[in-house]
Amino acid sequence: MTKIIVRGGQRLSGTVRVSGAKNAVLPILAASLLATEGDSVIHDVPLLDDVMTIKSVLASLGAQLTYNNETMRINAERLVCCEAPYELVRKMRASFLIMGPLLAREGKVRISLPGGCAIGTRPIDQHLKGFEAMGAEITLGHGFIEASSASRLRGAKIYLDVPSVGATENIMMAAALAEGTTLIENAAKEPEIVDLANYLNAMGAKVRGAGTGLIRIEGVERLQGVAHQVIPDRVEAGTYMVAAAITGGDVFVENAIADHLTPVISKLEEMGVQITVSDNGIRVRSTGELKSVDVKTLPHPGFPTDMQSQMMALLLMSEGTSLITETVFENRFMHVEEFKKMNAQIKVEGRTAIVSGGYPLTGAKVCATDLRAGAALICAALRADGETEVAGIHHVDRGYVDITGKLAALGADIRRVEESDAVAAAAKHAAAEPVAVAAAASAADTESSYKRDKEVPMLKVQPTWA
Ligand SMILES: CC(=O)N[C@H]1[C@@H](OP(=O)(O)OP(=O)(O)OC[C@H]2O[C@@H](n3ccc(=O)[nH]c3=O)[C@H](O)[C@@H]2O)O[C@H](CO)[C@@H](O)[C@@H]1O
Ligand SMILES: C=C(OP(=O)(O)O)C(=O)O
Repeated sequence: MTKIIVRGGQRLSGTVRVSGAKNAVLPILAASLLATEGDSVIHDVPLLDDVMTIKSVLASLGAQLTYNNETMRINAERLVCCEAPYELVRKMRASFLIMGPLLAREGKVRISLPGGCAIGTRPIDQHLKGFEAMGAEITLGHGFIEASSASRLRGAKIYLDVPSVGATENIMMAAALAEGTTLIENAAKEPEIVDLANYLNAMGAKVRGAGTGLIRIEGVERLQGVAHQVIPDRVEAGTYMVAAAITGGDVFVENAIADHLTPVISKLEEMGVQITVSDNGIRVRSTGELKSVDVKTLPHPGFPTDMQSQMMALLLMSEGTSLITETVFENRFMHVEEFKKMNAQIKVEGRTAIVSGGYPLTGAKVCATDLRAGAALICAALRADGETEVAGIHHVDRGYVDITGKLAALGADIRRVEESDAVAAAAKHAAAEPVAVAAAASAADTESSYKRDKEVPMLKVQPTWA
């Protein structure tokens, strides 16, 4: 099993460069399926496991792809099938984002319910509600979804019950090729939505209002391949800001966009961390003496759930008691039990964690329960007394480019230990099971709640296309 081993106590200093955003590049790569003419050339594509997974998904559909020097070139002129392989889709949530493009372009799609971090049930009802409003027929069963539309999708007014990032993106991509105008009300406002809209517009789409709660998409007949540069990863940037603050360091987080990080910057400043914003990044300085603050996660522009666990690591080092309330995902406190192994004093009551700061952290053997939990444990380990071994690194590899190398370059005592392939393969298989179980639970939940409302027939055993 691959592990990251950290010996705490080093003050971080220097410059760290933020890579392209995972949560922006994944929908953008899915959207490249909409280009029926020409190559799409995407720059600043981070070398992440999730990127490799979606690359394999696109290749399985018939797209031609090359990846060199963080540039992905995609030609999707000729697709050979509309079914995404279960083994790939179950690995990550964002693979579900091929549904909108395929449905809009080919009029049909078959896809299994998605995997991803097991941080809640993560239903997909809002995606399906949107596609149905646009004229798609949807059947669900045995963990798969089939959707088809005999004619071109048509524009519709769609109110999202929750401002879902994925549903906004999926519907936006489908609407780009639909007939007429689509309105997405209560749309998600995350920077990644704006990046996707910019990409779609460069391809020839007509998307207005991205970044607000009301997005208007006028469908066009065709889209073409274009070049696009992905925005920097605000969660990776935030993670390095926390790493700098927790070690009492002085770090320039190059490429970070302050406008995307307003809630994180505000909370760090409330804690006494000095933040200086410049054109090409954010400087973070800290004495290591930190005040407690309360944090509540919310959809953008609220405090991002993807920074909640890293913030918890930092608050463990503050003076006093902080309340962290997680409102976006119902099961995103799994890192608490791991922090406790490091002498953290945390009590969870429902959706709120009561974090008692000021107790010194001690090195321990811990396990990343999801992507951001892994990053948070590494942050905590940077300040802990002695050595911490973080297992479950396959989660971290989904979303951080060379976290070990980047932290080591800032002065951290950190190393990655790979075990033999055979051992790693066995451990990875075992570690994947909880995600598969969670995905199955999510599938069951989605299926039953959707059927209750809609009485949809079960999936035919044979797909209707090859
Ligand atoms: C690849 C990607 O971009 N992942 C991000 C995306 O995930 P993702 O797009 O999956 O997150 P959503 O915004 O869809 O989920 C937010 C909330 O809405 C609920 N929901 C969502 C869809 C739906 O059809 N029905 C429903 O009830 C979810 O269970 C959750 O409670 O946004 C999350 C919230 O900022 C981030 O944590 C993830 O890192
Ligand atoms: C939850 C996350 O990712 P995903 O939606 O891909 O599971 C994340 O990036 O923190």
